[in-house]
Amino acid sequence: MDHFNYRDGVLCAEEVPLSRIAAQVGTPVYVYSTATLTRHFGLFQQALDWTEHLVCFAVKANSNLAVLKLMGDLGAGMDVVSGGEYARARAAGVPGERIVFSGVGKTRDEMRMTIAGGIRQFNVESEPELRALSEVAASMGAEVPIALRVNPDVDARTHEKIATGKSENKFGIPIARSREVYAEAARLPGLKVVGVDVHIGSQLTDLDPYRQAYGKVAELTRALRADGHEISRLDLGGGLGIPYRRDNSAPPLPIEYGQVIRDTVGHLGCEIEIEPGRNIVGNAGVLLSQVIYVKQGEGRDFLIVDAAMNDLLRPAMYGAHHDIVPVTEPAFDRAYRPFDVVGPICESGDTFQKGTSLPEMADGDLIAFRSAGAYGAVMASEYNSRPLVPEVLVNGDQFAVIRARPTYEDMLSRDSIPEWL
Ligand SMILES: Cc1ncc(COP(=O)(O)O)c(C=O)c1O
Ligand SMILES: N[C@@H](CCCC[NH3+])C(=O)O
Repeated sequence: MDHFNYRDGVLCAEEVPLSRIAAQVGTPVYVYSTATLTRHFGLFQQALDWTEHLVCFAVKANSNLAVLKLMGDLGAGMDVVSGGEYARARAAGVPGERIVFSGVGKTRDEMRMTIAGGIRQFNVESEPELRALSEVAASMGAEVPIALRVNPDVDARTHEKIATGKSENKFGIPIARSREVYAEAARLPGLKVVGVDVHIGSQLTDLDPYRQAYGKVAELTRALRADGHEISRLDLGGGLGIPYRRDNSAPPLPIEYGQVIRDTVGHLGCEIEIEPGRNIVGNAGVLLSQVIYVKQGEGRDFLIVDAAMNDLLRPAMYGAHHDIVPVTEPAFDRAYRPFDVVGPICESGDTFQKGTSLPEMADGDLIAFRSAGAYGAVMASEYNSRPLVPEVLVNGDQFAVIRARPTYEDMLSRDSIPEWL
């Protein structure tokens, strides 16, 4: 359930008509709902209320400072994968003790910065990273909590570009080799082994891969304890999928996911960390856009809109589907016909949907791409020198711009021409 519904014939975010946001902020623009974000975070809290836990919001899904502040104020921890994400989490007021650091390529600079600023745990993904972290921590006189991210070789049954738990993926330490690596970790200075980490992929619509992966983590935890390690935390990653189509069967709910966690690792008495991103913020956001032209092609009609692949990359990158709906509620008896919905960028790949059924549209009409709150704004670029898409947060009947649209002057001021040219 989200908070984007038609009221008096206009699509609203909570109580704010999207047409009002378009008039005041312009389009394209991302619009998020505070109520949906709050509700979705609460569902994960509830799913784990049977145990000590920390829900670490995956900052990569949406790193806007206001969104992070909202999450942090609700009690979320953060899962970060770069110095930049760490800086954002801290700027949003989240203490280091609630931040876990994941990712295959942490640099020494990032290690130094996060150790100095305070960190809950590093999720270490390789032996070279383990040794580098040991050197950095020891040189700072620190002892940093670590978990090893293990690769359980489980098929997450998701898009191949976002599956991370198979042996051919770059992520994690092969689970079969992990006991040796834990032994090395225990010997190295500057490190304190506290747990096991796993993350098998994103947009999972089936709980069975989780069951398999967490079963392997449970087995490993027992073996590690027998080896003498104190394993007190399990970081079980993120990845729970969302419905991208109104009409298809919905993926499992957080409460069902929480039950899988309880069934597989609940008996170990560990503190549980999870790292959901998409499931919290995906359906808490839409991309609001405006029709520039309705263009007649040969055998097909194009809806040329002012959002483009640089603003919402997922369709071009993964062939992903986002429901497209008119902001003005179509009359009951309105005829629908197929359109190819495309952006203004000079690539045929700048196509959001082919042959999508929409009511008759005219220049200036508003549309919304649903389920765009996760991996939307964060993956946006300025390709074709288009200003980075702005973001708005709605709360009840009020809204605020939480990222402004840069002016052309802002954009130009970042480049410089050397004096010898
Ligand atoms: C380590 C890690 N944690 C958490 C996530 C968040 O995943 P999702 O947004 O699918 O919940 C990801 C992305 O797949 C990730 O790589
Ligand atoms: N960017 C991807 C998700 C990546 C998950 C990151 N580990 C998407 O839009 O679906």
